[in-house]
Amino acid sequence: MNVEDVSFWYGPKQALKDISLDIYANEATAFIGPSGCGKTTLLRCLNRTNDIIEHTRMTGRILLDGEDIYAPGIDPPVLRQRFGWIAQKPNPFPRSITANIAYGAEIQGIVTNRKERDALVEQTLRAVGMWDEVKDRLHEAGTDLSGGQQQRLCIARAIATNPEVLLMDEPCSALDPIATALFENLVDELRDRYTIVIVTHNMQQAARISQRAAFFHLGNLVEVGDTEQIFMKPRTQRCLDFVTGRYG
Ligand SMILES: Nc1ncnc2c1ncn2[C@@H]1O[C@H](COP(=O)(O)OP(=O)(O)OP(=O)(O)O)[C@@H](O)[C@H]1O
Repeated sequence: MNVEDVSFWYGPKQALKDISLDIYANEATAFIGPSGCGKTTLLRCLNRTNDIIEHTRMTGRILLDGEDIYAPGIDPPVLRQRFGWIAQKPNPFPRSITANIAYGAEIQGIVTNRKERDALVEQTLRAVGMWDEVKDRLHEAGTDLSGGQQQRLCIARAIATNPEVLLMDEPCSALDPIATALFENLVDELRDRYTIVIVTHNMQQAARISQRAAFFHLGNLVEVGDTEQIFMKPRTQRCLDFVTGRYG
């Protein structure tokens, strides 16, 4: 994806200022920076979920595979099908594990019968490393799983509809360290098949999980580069102070 000169306003308040950055396929890109710097706002611009918020305005362009996703003629609900969204808190539906995974795929006509559905459920649960854990309880409610399992189920649900990009907004903030480690391993595996963008407050996680990192401050993109460079040799004092924990 290419973000070109993007500015964004909530009413009169400018939340993003002239942001340009490239997001590459088969990599995880981390958005980092102090609270309120605009990370989630930019994440929501990438799949046009900010469109739903009233009194907002965006300028600039965002391209997906070279196509301007804000061009006239783009249908936002159809566009959003090209993205998976993993929220801060796991949010499975209060329905069975199977229904959680199959719902979107059924609506989109990706699966049309029970056999296809069951195959998709198995394939996506294997992809998120959960098949053996839950294969005997697929009829149980997704909401009865542990927090870490729920978050991996949400990834299974997201990838069941064949998205190109996975957008993750602080996906581990409600998980314990073991569930977080499992989740991070999964992100690393998924990188082969998807473009991943992850907002995280956890600097160790950003360093472990991402290949590229973008540091924001007060709506500005201060630095973007290889994660190793951002963490080991940041070009700006502000980024150095942030990644070394001098301010949060
Ligand atoms: N729906 C909204 N209406 C008005 N202002 C908003 C809205 N959402 C975010 N903002 C403001 O826009 C700015 C950027 O917020 P955003 O949530 O993108 O930051 P963030 O870096 O993701 O923060 P955090 O790390 O705390 O989640 C903040 O000043 C915030 O108060």
